[in-house]
Amino acid sequence: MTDRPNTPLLDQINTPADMKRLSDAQLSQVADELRAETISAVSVTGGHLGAGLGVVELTVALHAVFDTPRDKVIWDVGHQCYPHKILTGRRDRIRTLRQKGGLSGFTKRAESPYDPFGAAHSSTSISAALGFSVARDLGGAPPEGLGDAIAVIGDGAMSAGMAFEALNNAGHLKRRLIVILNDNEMSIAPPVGALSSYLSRLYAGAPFQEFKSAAKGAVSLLPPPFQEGARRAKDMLKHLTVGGTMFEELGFSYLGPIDGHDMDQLLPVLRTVKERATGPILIHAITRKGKGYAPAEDRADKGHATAKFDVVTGAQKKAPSNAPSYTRVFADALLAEAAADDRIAAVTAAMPDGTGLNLFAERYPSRCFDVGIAEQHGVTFAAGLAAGGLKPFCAMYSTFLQRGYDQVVHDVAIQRLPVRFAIDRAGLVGADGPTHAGAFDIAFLANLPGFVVMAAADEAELTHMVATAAAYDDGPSAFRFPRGEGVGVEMPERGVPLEIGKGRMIRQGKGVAILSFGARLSEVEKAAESLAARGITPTVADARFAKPLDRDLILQLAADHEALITVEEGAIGGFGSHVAQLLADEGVFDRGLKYRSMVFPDIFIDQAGPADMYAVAGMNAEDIEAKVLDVLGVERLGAARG
Ligand SMILES: Cc1ncc(C[n+]2csc(CCOP(=O)(O)OP(=O)(O)O)c2C)c(N)n1
Ligand SMILES: CC(=O)[C@@H](O)[C@H](O)COP(=O)(O)O
Ligand SMILES: [Mg+2]
Repeated sequence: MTDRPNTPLLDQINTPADMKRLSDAQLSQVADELRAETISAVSVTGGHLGAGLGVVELTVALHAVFDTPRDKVIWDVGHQCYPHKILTGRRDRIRTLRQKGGLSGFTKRAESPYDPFGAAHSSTSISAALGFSVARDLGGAPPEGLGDAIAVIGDGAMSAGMAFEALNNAGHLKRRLIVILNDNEMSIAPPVGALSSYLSRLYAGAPFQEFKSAAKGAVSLLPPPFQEGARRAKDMLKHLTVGGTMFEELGFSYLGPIDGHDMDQLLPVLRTVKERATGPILIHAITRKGKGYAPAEDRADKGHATAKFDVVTGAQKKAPSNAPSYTRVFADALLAEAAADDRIAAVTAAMPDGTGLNLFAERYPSRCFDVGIAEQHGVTFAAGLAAGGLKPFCAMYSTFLQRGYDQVVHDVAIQRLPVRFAIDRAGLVGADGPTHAGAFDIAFLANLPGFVVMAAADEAELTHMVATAAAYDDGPSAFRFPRGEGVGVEMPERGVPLEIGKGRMIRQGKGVAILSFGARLSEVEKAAESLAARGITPTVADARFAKPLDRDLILQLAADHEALITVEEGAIGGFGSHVAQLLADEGVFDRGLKYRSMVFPDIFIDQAGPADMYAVAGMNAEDIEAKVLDVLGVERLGAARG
């Protein structure tokens, strides 16, 4: 049981309007209570903790100063939005975060008018806020109109190309737009890159206490008490850097750095900006990820994401695992390949731990590249490595690879460059919900000429696919695997390259054939076991490849069976569509084959446990069993009894 914290002031806040009557001292107290409530809530749900704790004061100050929801606060990524949800009418549901039927772990327009823009992928906030600013100026959302647009973006997210595209456009359009750079010197891992070093230099030489008197130009921006020279205000003025930053060169006013945990700095600065800003302005706030909760602050990832935990000790409550994670299996297999081939290199876009490349970086630091949150660049950089004669493995989550799609097409596929895409988090991922589902990669890769597209049915298969990709040098290749643990199969010593475009037979049966592509195979096998008890013995095969298809296997299955069912963990337009195209081209349907393709339904599936999400998708063992019965025209047991 987790005790709820004592939160007398927070208890009085149902919406941000309730904060308008509070004094600055009371707002500081609200921040303390909000922090305690956030920790308590995440201790029972798990989720993204560190980022939210780092913006508690900022969240309170923004809602106290601005008039949300008329003013639009747009949280970049949205993983730091739990305190915002607590203050914006969702406190009663905050302990349902990321659960089935509960609150999303990110901002979501459908959830609240206080979430003006949904997110979960990074670096979209400035573009969206600029859109709101222009819509406001052009009279959007009558009759009440729109207010200010405020993007809150982290230092990690700021490293992405998209953020710079937005700064570039905003500096040109010169609309009133507020960007708050929430700089905690952390991404998920410590941030890398020249921008990160630049941001550090902006304040490293001049900590808040000892700023040089460079603030003259900002005096007019500050409210009267500041101009009158209150001691604290004077200190702050001395600390403000004005002129000469990269942001100013891009057309923004730059205000900062300020201490993003000090309400006595945040409140006056935000009030002043609200009152006086004309064009685009960037406020540089320095914060600490995990702020105020030692177990988070002390962790290497600053409590970025956590399982449920004990509030007092910080100890996480993780279920024991029975098999290695797919990510770990990938990392080990890649290390084995890299030991034998020094041309193998690896690329991650700010996800070294999530992709397992942290292990590669430890062993082969000179061959491992964390490019920051920069999937587009990461893909083309890998293409360059391949063109230069290396064997790059570009390790990305399926969902984040979406951002680099043109690069996959234009820079990799058209040039037939042998970039190996290691696609983690393929399929439905659970608590992160629809924004993070790896739903589309089969469709968007298998339609590219010359691509080899594989999916691992289990962790041993993954090892073989890593070896296959390492050996295959004739063009681009990809192998996909799900989030979480493998199925516990026996592991080979080392991966053995597979024959390109060849599947494997799992069990020979009759009547109906199920052709699985990827990790649904274990569910297919469960369905086959259950069907066997009723005297139905499906043939089961593992396609291994969506491209090139194993034509011989597929046509043989079609010839030998009354019905063929394909199963894959992906959206419409993927493996099943390619099989259907082959069958159509070969005239197999003309000869009467019954064909079904089990893919994700044409909806975005809300967060829940993976099994529940697959239940919604209709792709668990019982659904596969039902599909077999349906295609064979056999009544279900329950229905027959009824
Ligand atoms: C396009 C994209 N790539 C990768 C991620 C994974 N990701 C989520 S949060 C995060 C780090 C963000 O760092 P920062 O913006 O500094 O926010 P902080 O967590 O430090 O508050 C990353 C890499 C993502 N959400 N979107
Ligand atoms: C917010 C974000 O995009 C990441 O933190 C993501 O939630 C990580 O997912 P995994 O837990 O699957 O690594
Ligand atoms: Mg950060």
